[in-house]
This record gives sequence, C-alpha cells and structure tokens, in this order.
Amino acid sequence: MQVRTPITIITGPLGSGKTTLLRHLLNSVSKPMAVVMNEFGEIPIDGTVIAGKNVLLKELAGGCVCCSLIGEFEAAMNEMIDTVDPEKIVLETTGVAEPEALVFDIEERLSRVRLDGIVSIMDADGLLNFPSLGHTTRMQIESADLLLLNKVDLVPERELHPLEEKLQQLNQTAPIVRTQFCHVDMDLLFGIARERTVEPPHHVHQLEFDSFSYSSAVIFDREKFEQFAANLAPDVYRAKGFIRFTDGIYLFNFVAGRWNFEPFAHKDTVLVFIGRQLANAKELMLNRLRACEEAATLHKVDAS
Ligand SMILES: Nc1nc2c(ncn2[C@@H]2O[C@H](COP(=O)(O)OP(=O)(O)OP(=O)(O)O)[C@@H](O)[C@H]2O)c(=O)[nH]1
Repeated sequence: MQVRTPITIITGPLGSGKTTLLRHLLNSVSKPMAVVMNEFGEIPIDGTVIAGKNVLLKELAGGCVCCSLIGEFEAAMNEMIDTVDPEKIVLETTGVAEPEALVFDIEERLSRVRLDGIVSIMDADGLLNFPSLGHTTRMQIESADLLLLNKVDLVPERELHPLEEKLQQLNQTAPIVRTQFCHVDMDLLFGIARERTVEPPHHVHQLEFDSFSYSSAVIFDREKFEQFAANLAPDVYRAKGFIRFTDGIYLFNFVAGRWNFEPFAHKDTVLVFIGRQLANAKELMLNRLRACEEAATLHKVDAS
C-alpha cells in the first residue's frame, strides 16, 4: 500500500503570525522543507518572504485552498511527492480559510497525503480588541490540534488567562501555548496524527474580505507613507508587501492598525491591501499612495 505523506496545516486569522511561524520553522530545520503557501491576494508576498530559505515551495495565490483551489492543491501535492518525496508537507492557509473543508479533502479525496495536525495561531491582541469571533475564526479554533496564543507581548498579562479560557470553551482538547513571534518548540507541531471524525463540509465558504494590490518602481516618501498607514484602519485590516524608501527596501506588515518595517532585499514596491468592502475606499487609497510617490520624487528633485 502507498504511504500517505503527512500534512501539517498552519492556520489562523489574517496577520496572526502564520508566516512568522514558518520562518522559524525553516530556520530550525537542517534540510529543505516542503511548504505549500496559499495567499489571499493575487500577488504572493509571503512566498517571497520565505523563498530560498531552506524551502521547497509551491504557491497557490488568488483564491482559497479550502474552496476554489482544491484542484491546484492536489496538483501541487502530487508534484512535490513525485519530484522530492518529502517526509512531510506544511500548508500555510490564507487567514480566511476554514480548515474543516480542507480536512475533508485531505482525508477523503487526496489519496497520497494524510492529515498530521492543525496548528491554529490566534492573535492575542486581535482577540482582545475584536472580541466577537467571526465564523471562520471559530472554525480555526475548533478544529485545532494545537493552539498558539501569539502576540502575548502586546497584551497585559492579566488579560491572557481570560483569552485562554475563551479558546478552551471552543476547543477542550487542543493544548494552548502562549507565544511571542511564534517562538515554540518545533517538535510540538509534528507527529500529532489525532483520530478525528471527518464530515463533509455543509456550507459554501463566503469570503468576507476583498483585496487589491499596488506596484510601483518609484521611491516612496517614508513620512508620507507612515501617515498613510496611520489612516488605513478601519477599511483595511491587513496590508503587506515590499516598499522602497530612499534608504532601501523594506517588508511592510500592517495588522489592525499596527505596522512595522523590516529591511528586506526585493526589487520594487508591491503592496497588498485586504479588508471588508474595500471597493469604496480603494480609489482614495490609490490617490493617497500616488501622493506618497510624488512627494518622494519632489524630494529627489529638491536634493539635486
Ligand atoms: N508584536 C508582535 N508582532 C508579531 C508577533 N508575531 C507576529 N507578529 C507580527 O505580525 C505581523 C503579521 O505576521 P505574519 O506572520 O506575516 O502573519 P500571517 O498570519 O502570516 O499573515 P497573513 O498570511 O497575511 O494572514 C508581522 O509584522 C509580524 O512581525 C508577536 O508575537 N508579537
């Protein structure tokens, strides 16, 4: 009988820390690890963040693996198994993926892989500031084999226990580990292989979020861009990408009003914005982004 390759699913809401966990994981392994990344936006950012770092990478962009991209997912699995036959595969889902449908597909439809475990990353700061849980987040908690309560550095210590209780009410079996930047013993992520009842998903997954992207070869004015970022919420929940300022290119990450920059080698500016009903805000945002470019160009002219 053919051995089925174990898959570990890394899931959790937008910006909770899935790529951060993967980056640690890839730093901790001695040989390349097989990773499938599914991103919500058309332009894959996370794949670029981890590309080349000890990874055999397949990217599925522009849709959700739990609904529209299952065919592509199967093809990616098969190609990996046929070419490198990995010991295990890690799948990073989009922040809006519902694991139940994916579990059904893996266990019942994909004959060459089996589910090892579901690691759900919960953003402690997000849980505190947005206490009403959406359907997708609930499912991500309920289906978890391991729950990481991440970003504990952003939340007062006294708030952590109530958050853990909230998670436990939805999932009595998964251990909850408090983490900062997803620092966790990597052995906890693998070899879970819990028996679970697999039921066909009942619903059609409705995506709650829209996204659009912006690319540019021009240098941005950092101060203007920071003002732009400061006014992104509440239309935008998540933004990410690469941005060129006068002193170099940075990885930009924005989650629910908090953002940071990290120096990162990349060619040009490319940014993805994700939020609810973004269509209304999009034109204004594009104009404000262009204004950041113009300001930088004028600075360059001034300087010469
Ligand atoms: N303060 C703080 N920031 C964190 C922590 N973990 C992750 N971050 C930051 O949160 C932002 C989003 O992290 P990612 O790992 O990209 O999140 P993600 O879940 O992969 O995001 P999507 O794939 O877009 O859903 C980045 O700026 C991270 O540096 C943490 O424990 N504390």
